Amino acid sequence: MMSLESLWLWTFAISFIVLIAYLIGTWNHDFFSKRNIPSLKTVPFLGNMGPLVLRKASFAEHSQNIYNRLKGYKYGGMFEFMNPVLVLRDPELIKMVTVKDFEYFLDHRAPISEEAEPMFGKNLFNLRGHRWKEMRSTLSPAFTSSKMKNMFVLVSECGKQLGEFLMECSRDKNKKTEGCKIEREGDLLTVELKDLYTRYTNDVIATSAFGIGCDSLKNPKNEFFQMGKDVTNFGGIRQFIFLGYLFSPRLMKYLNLKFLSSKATEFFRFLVHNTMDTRKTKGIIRPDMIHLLMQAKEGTLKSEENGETNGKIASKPKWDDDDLTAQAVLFFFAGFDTASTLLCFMSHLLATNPDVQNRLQDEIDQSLEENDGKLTYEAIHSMKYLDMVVSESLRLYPPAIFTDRKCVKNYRLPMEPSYTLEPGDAVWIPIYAIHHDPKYYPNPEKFDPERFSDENKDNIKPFTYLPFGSGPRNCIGNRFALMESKIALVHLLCRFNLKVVSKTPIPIKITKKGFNMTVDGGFWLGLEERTNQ
Ligand code: HEM
Repeated sequence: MMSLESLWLWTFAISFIVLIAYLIGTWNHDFFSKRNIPSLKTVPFLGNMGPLVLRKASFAEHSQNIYNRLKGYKYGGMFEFMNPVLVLRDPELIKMVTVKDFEYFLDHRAPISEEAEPMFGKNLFNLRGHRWKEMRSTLSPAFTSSKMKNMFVLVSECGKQLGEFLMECSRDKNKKTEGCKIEREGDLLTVELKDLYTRYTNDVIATSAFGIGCDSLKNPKNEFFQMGKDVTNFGGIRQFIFLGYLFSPRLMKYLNLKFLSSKATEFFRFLVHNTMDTRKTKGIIRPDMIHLLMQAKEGTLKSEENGETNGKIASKPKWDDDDLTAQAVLFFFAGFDTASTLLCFMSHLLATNPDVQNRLQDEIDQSLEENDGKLTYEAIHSMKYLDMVVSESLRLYPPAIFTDRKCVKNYRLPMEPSYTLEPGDAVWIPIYAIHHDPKYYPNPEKFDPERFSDENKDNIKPFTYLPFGSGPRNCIGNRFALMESKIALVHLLCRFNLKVVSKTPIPIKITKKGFNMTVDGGFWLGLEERTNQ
């Protein structure tokens, strides 16, 4: 039996350890209170990340809770583990940080450094300061509307493949769809949309960014698709590795825990280098991003807008193959999951709002009729109701729940409570939460495309609609994302009605199992062949 003396000794030792752990776990949690900044109560070590780590809330709910708990303030403080982060709630303040005083907030936080993960650290999203400016101006000409127009043909081909594949599945009950999540419920074809659309966005990026054609619906196990799924999976262990990088990048580097698997990194590196070599030796020219990246490397990429060349050479040759591979992988990383997420939520919203779906189908039918059944770049961009539906879907379910900035030089907030941000300080822009604030969007949970009609859209307060971020560091691929999403939807809705089936998740519950905007069990919907065209 333990003596009284050793019992005391143990009690003292344990209390001492708990006290030290508490002090270490909260050593800077008074950061905001010392500066008179409103902030949230924290938990040692976890800061305000408890609900995410313990999977008690989805990332979207978590960000909304933080935003709502800071109600009444223009900005406030929270802790990502031990790191203080300033949450911006006020649209004017968001404008200052992302546009007006952008030079003070040039960078994203980018916890995964170039040394820890070169393919990640070298990409546009993670590049900092001068190198970011150079790369952004190098790549910008690749995303002008004239370049989008050239790429339209490639993307539209993928949309056609999608529509025709589903049509074959619907008509031929014996068609093999192994690997794809396609079933039947009565006369309806039932489809898990995340799987379906991810195959589509995979094929779009494969053809338009990497210059390779892979029909992932007919070849469901193709390597490109498997690798894409691998690099964009933010669930499971990846979620914890990412949280680990937020907690302590140094510790993660020391533990040598990689965010991307080396197999996937090597796959993409080989693919890009190989494609560039083949094109160079064989003189192949294709209207895709690899071609634009090669031009950027050679310094011959011209800045064009609306078909006119202004003759300016956008860059000098200063990037090596790895720099360019990192951008191609980023296009994949940034476009593969985000666009398929938008398509999933949008299709779900259309199936559960048949009046909106009917009106959209009418617009699509009319446009196709006027263009001899062909989908053109101009037609896609002239469909107003389609644009309203896409905009409202992006408001309700923005694939990027938040974005961030890092302060790069001292910046005094020009409002009360006055506070000077210092280099390295982080700010959060809670996109999802702002989109769901009834102050800006009355009845925010209602799906109402009319918010974006010509009559109403001017009522939207500037800097409260941010699906693609804001300012010079906004999403470079936004035109491309909108184009590919609209193309897929048109190809689907001109052939099918989207229907609720028994497996359709109603109401939608965003997953708590990872950072991706998705639902547990999948986005199941029924496809009914149209007869009224
Ligand atoms: C619906 C689809 C998409 C959504 C919702 C989306 C959203 C975003 C957001 C919120 C940001 C951060 C912007 C900011 O901090 O202000 C971003 C950055 C970025 N996105 Fe997208 N994105 C989408 C599709 C794409 C696609 C298809 C591509 C490329 C082909 C792409 C490439 C990028 C890149 C390269 C950046 C970093 C830009 C920089 O730091 O200069 N995105 N995106």
